[in-house]
Amino acid sequence: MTGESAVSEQKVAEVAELGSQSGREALANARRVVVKIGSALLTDDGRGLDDAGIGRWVDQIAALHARGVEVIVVSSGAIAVGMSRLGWSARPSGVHELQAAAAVGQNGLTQCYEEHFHRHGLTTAQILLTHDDLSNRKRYLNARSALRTLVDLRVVPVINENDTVVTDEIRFGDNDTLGALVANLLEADALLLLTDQEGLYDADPRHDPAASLIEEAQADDPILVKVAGGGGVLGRGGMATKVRAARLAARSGALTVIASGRQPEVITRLASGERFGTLLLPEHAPIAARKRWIAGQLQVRGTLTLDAGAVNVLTTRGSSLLPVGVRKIEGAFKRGDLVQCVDESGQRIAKGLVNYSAEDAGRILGLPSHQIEATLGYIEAPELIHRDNLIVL
Ligand SMILES: Nc1ncnc2c1ncn2[C@@H]1O[C@H](COP(=O)(O)OP(=O)(O)O)[C@@H](O)[C@H]1O
Ligand SMILES: N[C@@H](CCC(=O)OP(=O)(O)O)C(=O)O
Repeated sequence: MTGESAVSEQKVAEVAELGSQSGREALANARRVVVKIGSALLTDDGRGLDDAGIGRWVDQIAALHARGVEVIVVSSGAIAVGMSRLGWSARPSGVHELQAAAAVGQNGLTQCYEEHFHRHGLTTAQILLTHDDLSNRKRYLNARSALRTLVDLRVVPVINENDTVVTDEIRFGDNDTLGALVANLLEADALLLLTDQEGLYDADPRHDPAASLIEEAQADDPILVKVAGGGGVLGRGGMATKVRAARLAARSGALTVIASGRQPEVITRLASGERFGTLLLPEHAPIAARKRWIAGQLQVRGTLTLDAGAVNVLTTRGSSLLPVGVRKIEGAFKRGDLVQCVDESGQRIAKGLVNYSAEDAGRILGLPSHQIEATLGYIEAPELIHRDNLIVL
């Protein structure tokens, strides 16, 4: 088990080891894997729940499990299954109807996974998360402990977004992001995104029959964002969120594979190093768990506009952000909230946890740190954001 603020030494050693292997070999040696199964696939493109498909994926996961690999499932499909159970042919637009469909459908999903894993003598656990659960540090640590305990107990967690209670403010919105955050949370070695396409193409194959498959790339290659489009009718995020998920997963050193769940023995073959689908590789060693948590947060409470000097020291030296380098403050944030830092043209530079409320930050902006106490009557810290709580984007 790792400490709370840093990636475990063991994980760093594993990632160093991974760097010396090909990505496919590293996949074959993965000890902890998050398998995300998308709506487009699970619901057989809208024809109810693909029970036989789930049965086959579960068989493969059980075989990995028997080899000692820890597998965590992130499964979409609640809304689509709910729609089918309620006899609705079109996805409703109203929030409450979507929530109702998710509540009905999640039952069906859970039951289906439970039955199939039961055939292999494996116990499952249903975990429904909202973005809020992972953005509040205390709840994040709590979720991590619960998941680690389940994995240690050799239970297979089956995770989905808690669609019945989410509102737009606390929504992941797509399960690719959820899968990546779970991979971060558990320091998984690999994230397998199973979908209805063979992988990431250089254009959306639904619209461009000449599109060709990208077999391997660095997760943070900017070209990927350009080629990845939105999703189909059932899926939410399309390839755009899969690419973003791969970048998030890479922050904790996890490899991502995007592959078709309809390939025979897809999980078994990927986990034995076979080459198919799109492999997206982490470029860097994992970053500290706290920074990773910051990187995974989507909701910022405010914006600090930095001058050119501050942008320079943050991006080239990894320095803390001092009030003297801040030009403008927007938003109503409190001490400890997540804020974003932008340059004077509005370009996003960094995100971090701020040491002062918006009101107090506004009073010290542009000042050297030795004037903080005289200005506010107290000093919390000489930095507006300490470098340990700051992540450059
Ligand atoms: N460059 C691309 N390569 C492959 N698929 C793409 C690309 N851009 C957009 N897509 C779309 O992404 C869809 C898969 O995403 P999505 O529908 O969200 O599925 P899932 O539910 O599995 O997450 C594909 O059906 C395809 O139409
Ligand atoms: N949580 C939602 C799924 C969200 C979703 O469709 O995500 P994805 O499969 O990534 O496109 C559900 O269970 O219906």
